[in-house]
Amino acid sequence: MSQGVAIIMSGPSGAGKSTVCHILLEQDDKLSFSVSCTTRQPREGEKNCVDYHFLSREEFESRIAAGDLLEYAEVHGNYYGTLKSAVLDQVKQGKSVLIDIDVQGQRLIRKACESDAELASASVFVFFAPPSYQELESRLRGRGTENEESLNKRLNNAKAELEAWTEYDYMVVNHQPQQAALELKAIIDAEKVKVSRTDLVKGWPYV
Ligand SMILES: Nc1ncnc2c1ncn2[C@@H]1O[C@H](COP(=O)(O)OP(=O)(O)OP(=O)(O)O)[C@@H](O)[C@H]1O
Ligand SMILES: Nc1nc2c(ncn2[C@@H]2O[C@H](COP(=O)(O)O)[C@@H](O)[C@H]2O)c(=O)[nH]1
Repeated sequence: MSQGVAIIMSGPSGAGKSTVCHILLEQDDKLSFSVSCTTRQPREGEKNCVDYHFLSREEFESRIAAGDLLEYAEVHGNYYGTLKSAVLDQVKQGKSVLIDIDVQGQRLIRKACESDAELASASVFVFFAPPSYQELESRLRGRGTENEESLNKRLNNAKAELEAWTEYDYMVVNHQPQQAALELKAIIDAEKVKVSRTDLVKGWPYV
């Protein structure tokens, strides 16, 4: 069985990561989504254990203490963290998993890769960018989830996040969600057939 790919995606809030993940998840039932833990309040329509595991600060801290998290960070004033089980189990079973995390979380996964060869060989880092800063602001306002204070916090944090793009293996500029989904799919498909991840067919090289 070939190894799965862990697609670590970051980009500023409002770039369209969740939108594009949803498009791909609907198209490919072999792809899974790493449901993160967060102390943020659920938004209207968000479901516990589907969009996030919504936890109190105490619950989140006991997850940290139990060693359940692959990485965690304080993002826009709340804790967010990736469950080891959401990533490592999937990859071991040959499945690919989309991991939507911020730039700090991406750096922590890179660090974890230094001492985890399996994670390192599964990981692909994709930066997600909006076409412009103005468009980012307009998308974030248009989403209608933020008050003026949290919107400004996210837009301010976006400046540092946008500068981190050179740390990634790939860059997707989200002009249009379907096109961005196609680009992300092309990255995943190419990564799946990398020689380092491909099982040899029986009898290879036949001669
Ligand atoms: N290419 C696009 N053109 C116009 N609007 C878009 C595009 N992609 C996403 N959007 C819209 O922009 C808003 C932000 O998108 P989304 O919530 O997917 O961003 P995100 O990067 O996941 O944000 P966060 O990091 O806060 O979770 C949503 O209202 C979404 O419908
Ligand atoms: N370091 C981590 N960052 C995460 C994780 N899950 C989500 N995120 C990032 O948080 C922001 C804000 O998300 P929102 O849902 O409140 O809009 C976003 O940029 C995500 O990428 C995580 O597990 N670890």
